[in-house]
Amino acid sequence: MKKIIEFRNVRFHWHSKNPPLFPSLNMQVPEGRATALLGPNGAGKTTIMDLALGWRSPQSGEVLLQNHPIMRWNSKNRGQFMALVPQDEVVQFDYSVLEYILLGRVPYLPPLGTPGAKDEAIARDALSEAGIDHLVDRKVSRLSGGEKQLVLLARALTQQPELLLLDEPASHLDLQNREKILKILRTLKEKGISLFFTSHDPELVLRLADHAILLKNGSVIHSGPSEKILNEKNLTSLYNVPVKIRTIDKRTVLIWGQSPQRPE
Ligand SMILES: Nc1ncnc2c1ncn2[C@@H]1O[C@H](COP(=O)(O)OP(=O)(O)OP(=O)(O)O)[C@@H](O)[C@H]1O
Repeated sequence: MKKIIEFRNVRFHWHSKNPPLFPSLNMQVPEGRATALLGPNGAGKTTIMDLALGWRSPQSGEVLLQNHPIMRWNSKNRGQFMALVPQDEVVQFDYSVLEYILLGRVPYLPPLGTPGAKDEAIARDALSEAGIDHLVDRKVSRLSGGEKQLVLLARALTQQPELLLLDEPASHLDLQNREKILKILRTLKEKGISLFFTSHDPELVLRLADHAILLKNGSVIHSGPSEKILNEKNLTSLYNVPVKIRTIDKRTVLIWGQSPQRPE
């Protein structure tokens, strides 16, 4: 298995007086696959994304991108190689959707350079890929949560990354848009782009991931091919709630929580 991201004995704390979030985290994300990172709220999934992007540094240990320490990558190469679809983002200026998406071209521009016709064509293609051409002239600050999530995806596609990180990519999306994002992400995977995503949506995970990493109490408790890892026992212990896996209409679905009591 060729790895695209590796965490080696990563120790990370937010405040030195508190116990570390990760005392010694070891984790590998395979290249060319879709890898899901699962864990309860507060387990540290977003922090792992930040560390993988080189936006935060561990107190000790190493984060490697394609076997090279992330901190040795220059920001331009890193920006061309990997992109993030965040859960949400505060937008500082009154950008139109097109202007905002063009920010994805920054790693390809010379210092103080402005995007040209080719960059705009790439941005418009990304808008179409995300199915949001109609939003092109809208103000980002006035979009709905779901519309903005698709815009963040389009911006990441404009970066033309080899590795796409996604933090809860479907959290604001309705059922139709969930189907759409699933299709887009599968197509990216078929093109050989590595995906690393967090999700609390078991359906999305089961239908997209071929590799899974389960995170709890500061360490990886299970990691491997998703069909092996995503079983009732592991998911029950991950979330501390009974989980059952069933097949309905040839689809694998998760049922969680206690069954309702039958009335006497
Ligand atoms: N900037 C920060 N300063 C201090 N603590 C932080 C900061 N950001 C996150 N934390 C803490 O680090 C822990 C992990 O947070 P993180 O957002 O990585 O979890 P998560 O697994 O992504 O959670 P969720 O599923 O709820 O999105 C949490 O306890 C959180 O409160």
